[in-house]
Amino acid sequence: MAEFEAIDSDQNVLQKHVAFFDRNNDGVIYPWETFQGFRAIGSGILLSSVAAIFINVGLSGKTRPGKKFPNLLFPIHIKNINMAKHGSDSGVYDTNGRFVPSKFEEIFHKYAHTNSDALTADELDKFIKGNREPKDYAGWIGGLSEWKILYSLAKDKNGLLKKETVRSVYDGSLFEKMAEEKTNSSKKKNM
Ligand code: HEM
Ligand SMILES: [Ca+2]
Repeated sequence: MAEFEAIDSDQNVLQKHVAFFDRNNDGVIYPWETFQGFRAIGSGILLSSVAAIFINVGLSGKTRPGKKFPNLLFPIHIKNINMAKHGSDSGVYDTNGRFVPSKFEEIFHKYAHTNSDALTADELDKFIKGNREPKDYAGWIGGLSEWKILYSLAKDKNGLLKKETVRSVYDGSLFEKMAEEKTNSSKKKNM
């Protein structure tokens, strides 16, 4: 909880999305912190390692404006995280990393037909494809991995991705909740 309180309330929502992964709260996310964050929410070693490499190698440079040479420790600077945005996204984060409620509602208006407050696996696929801008291959991969990982980690027992789950990934509170649940379930196992 102390960790959460340390988050500046002026932080934009995209900064909150990633702050969970800044394990020591110094404003910079190193690959080993991304790895630890993925492990803390219950991901396996393989996904956590691949994600840490791709995310940090992919985003580090974009968050270090004006720096000519890559820092080989691949730090991600949270204050510039909005510069790591890619194309073919939902537009729920604006270019400054703020949350745009109308864009969030639009996802469910357009794609949630089976249930108004959740996406089925098929509806999620249509939504991901619907976001694609022509020839924006890097954006396609970015969007596909974000949404598929979210679905695999956070769908409910009926295979639905609930609206409230999607809402809580945007401000990162989903990660806090998953980490708490993981700690509680491993405590129970050891009792
Ligand atoms: C399990 C972990 C994670 C999941 C499930 C996840 C999921 C998502 C989702 C669903 C979006 C919204 C995309 C959209 O609106 O179309 C998003 C956006 C984003 N995420 Fe994550 N994320 C995770 C971890 C991370 C980490 C560790 C970082 C970087 C340190 C990161 C950086 C971003 C950025 C920069 C965006 C904005 C992309 C854009 O709007 O163009 N995410 N993520
Ligand atoms: Ca850190």
